Amino acid sequence: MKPYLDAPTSAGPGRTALLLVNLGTPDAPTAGAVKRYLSQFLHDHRVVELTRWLWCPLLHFIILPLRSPRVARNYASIWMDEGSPLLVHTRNLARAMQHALPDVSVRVAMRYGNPSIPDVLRELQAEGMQRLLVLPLYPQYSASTSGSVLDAVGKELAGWRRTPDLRFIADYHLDGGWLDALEARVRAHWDLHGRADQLLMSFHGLPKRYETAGDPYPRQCEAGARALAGRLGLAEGEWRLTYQSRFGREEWLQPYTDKTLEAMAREGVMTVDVICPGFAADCLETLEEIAVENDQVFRAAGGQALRYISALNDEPGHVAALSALARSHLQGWPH
Ligand SMILES: C=CC1=C(C)c2cc3[nH]c(cc4nc(cc5[nH]c(cc1n2)c(C)c5CCC(=O)O)C(CCC(=O)O)=C4C)c(C)c3C=C
Ligand SMILES: [Fe+2]
Ligand SMILES: [Fe+2]
Repeated sequence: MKPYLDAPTSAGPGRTALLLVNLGTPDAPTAGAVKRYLSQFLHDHRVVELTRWLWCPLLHFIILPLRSPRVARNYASIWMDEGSPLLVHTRNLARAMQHALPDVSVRVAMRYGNPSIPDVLRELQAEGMQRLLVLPLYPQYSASTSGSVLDAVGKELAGWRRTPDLRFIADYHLDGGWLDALEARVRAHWDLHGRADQLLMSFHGLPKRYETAGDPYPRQCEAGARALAGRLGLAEGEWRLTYQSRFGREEWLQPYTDKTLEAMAREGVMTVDVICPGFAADCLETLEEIAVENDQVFRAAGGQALRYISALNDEPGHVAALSALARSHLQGWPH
């Protein structure tokens, strides 16, 4: 009798999983699909910290009906043959990371929409996953993004009898490999197009009161932006940090990207390079809001050209950085 030969091995792909989680996106660039996606997104208490008595009537009767058709047109303008840019780029990144990490099952899930976190976790469970490393694709931690991913993973695992060993990467805002990749991205853009008058680093915004409540997000954006500017040899006055994608009427983190671009153009800045270091993959907020809308804002105020520097997406430097980051968090686990 050979009692141990058929015993399940605790190593090998399928036993250890790396789950890359991005924000999510509609299934199609239509008003209906956008409404479903926005409804799930904007019901998350981590995203909108308002009492539901106040928020739900506003959301259901005003925001979803009015916003969905308009936002669907914006999505249609950037939609790719394979689908929404956010999902396409995130999948390409995961595919490349799977090559770099052959002993781990690399999967993609979206916090809102599809492929959902519960669906992907259940597939991994069926494949015998024993160890799970979760990497939210947000370099800077915010309760509204990374925190919410942890909620969704925990909610699904709460229903499992046998939960996996679990690790979670809360942020990587000063990771050396990630900064190397960003620096190389900007330098490649400069080699191709020359340097603009200024470099603007635009991050997704948050309501100001989230910062007041203790969210470390803005401090992490500032630290990362300063580190990148230092690596690029930029002096004060040659670069700026701003926040984009305001939503609603309350105050968000300042300075605002659109207002800053207007002011810069009026002050005589003719050309600006814009990079969005908080976005691992290109999406509506970079391809449409920055590269199209804010380009119009800048030129309408007298600027000549806004040159958007695309996100790291599945660039080899990004793949190498995130694979090394994952590898460092996998240490001590058998694979
Ligand atoms: C309502 C509040 C919002 C908060 C808080 C918020 C934080 C936040 N979001 C991202 C990253 C992305 N957001 C994207 C789209 C998007 N964001 C909001 C609202 C909040 N975001 C909305 C309503 C939308 C949808 C588009 C719209 O209606 O204007 C995206 C792009 C998704 C895509 O499909 O391309 C990303 C990515 C971060 C990093 C963040 C906090 C730090
Ligand atoms: Fe509701
Ligand atoms: Fe957002």
